[in-house]
Amino acid sequence: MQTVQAGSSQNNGSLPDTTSLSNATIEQIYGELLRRIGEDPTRDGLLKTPERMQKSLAFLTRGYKQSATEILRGALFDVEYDEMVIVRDIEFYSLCEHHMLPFFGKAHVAYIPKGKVIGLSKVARLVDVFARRLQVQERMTRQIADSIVDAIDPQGVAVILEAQHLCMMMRGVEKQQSITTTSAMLGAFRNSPQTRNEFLSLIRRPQAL
Ligand SMILES: Nc1nc2c(ncn2[C@@H]2O[C@H](COP(=O)(O)OP(=O)(O)OP(=O)(O)O)[C@@H](O)[C@H]2O)c(=O)[nH]1
Ligand SMILES: [Zn+2]
Repeated sequence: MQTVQAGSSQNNGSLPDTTSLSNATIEQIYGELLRRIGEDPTRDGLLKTPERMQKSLAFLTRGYKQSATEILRGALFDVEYDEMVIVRDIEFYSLCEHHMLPFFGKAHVAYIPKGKVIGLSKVARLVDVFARRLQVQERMTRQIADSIVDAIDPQGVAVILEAQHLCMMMRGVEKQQSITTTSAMLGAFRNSPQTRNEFLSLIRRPQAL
């Protein structure tokens, strides 16, 4: 079993000698991490940092404990409407699975109903369920689209994500202006260029309100 080298006390955030990684708390692991990067986890400013980091990580990855099905339960409505519904400019914050650094931007989500519509706030919540996990942008895009197909079997779904990746900005290639766009076009949005173009032109319009 892998062990982490010792700090002296469990209270100062470092790992005791005999603690194996699998038994260590996340706070202890963060304490050890601080020590390994050359910090002193016992100094005043860092005393509560392992606990703060643990809470922060739990928040940033809370999507693992949520399910799209649960979120949509009770918020699917029978409505006779068969035109496009678009919720655009939904801001999101996620973590890239390669570096665990943030990527963040906007999601644009559209669907054409076939009998059922989704409570509008739930569209934004769906984005967050998948954003608050370790992700690659492409998979997150597809997961949002698939969850809508599963929930209401619409005539079509379109999802576009536009994001900036801090792993490309503050480290690595250090490009500050690049924006990554990913899309998932299903059903009518895939089969009909006219439908797809209508969606694209509506999300490109300057915000009207
Ligand atoms: N396709 C895709 N790639 C991503 C995403 N987030 C981060 N990456 C990329 O994942 C790749 C990991 O490449 P590696 O060569 O293994 O890692 P690295 O040495 O840190 O690479 P650099 O970032 O180029 O320094 C990088 O090219 C990242 O830009 C994402 O959402 N989608
Ligand atoms: Zn990354």
